[in-house]
Amino acid sequence: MKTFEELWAELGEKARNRPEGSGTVAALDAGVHAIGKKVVEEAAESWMAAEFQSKEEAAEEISQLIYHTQVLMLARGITLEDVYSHL
Ligand SMILES: N=c1c2ncn([C@@H]3O[C@H](COP(=O)(O)OP(=O)(O)OP(=O)(O)O)[C@@H](O)[C@H]3O)c2ncn1[C@@H]1O[C@H](COP(=O)(O)O)[C@@H](O)[C@H]1O
Repeated sequence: MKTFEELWAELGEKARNRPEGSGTVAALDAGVHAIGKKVVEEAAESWMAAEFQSKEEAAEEISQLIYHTQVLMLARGITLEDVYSHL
């Protein structure tokens, strides 16, 4: 288990060091358009799971939405502070 901030730190490290086999590195190389499509896909799956599936399945879809949202932030150089300043 990891927190939002722990995942953010891990993904930032992957983006900097570009380890072999990292899905995050592959997603960043695919670019904002491809990452954006994953964000929309996971948002739709989160909605459907919340409406029609179990709480656990919904939580899993939401975790994937958070992951792809963080990758999108990294791809655009958006920091946690940039986002938090709007909350
Ligand atoms: N939390 C996640 C995470 N959530 C979702 N995903 C990605 O999102 C996909 C889920 O999307 P789908 O359910 O649509 O599955 P899919 O259709 O098979 O996926 P695609 O074929 O569309 O890629 C997974 O296959 C992963 O590629 C994640 N990929 C990585 N992480 C974590 O990110 C960290 C870094 O990962 P790497 O960069 O791969 O080392 C690790 O701690 C991982 O646990």
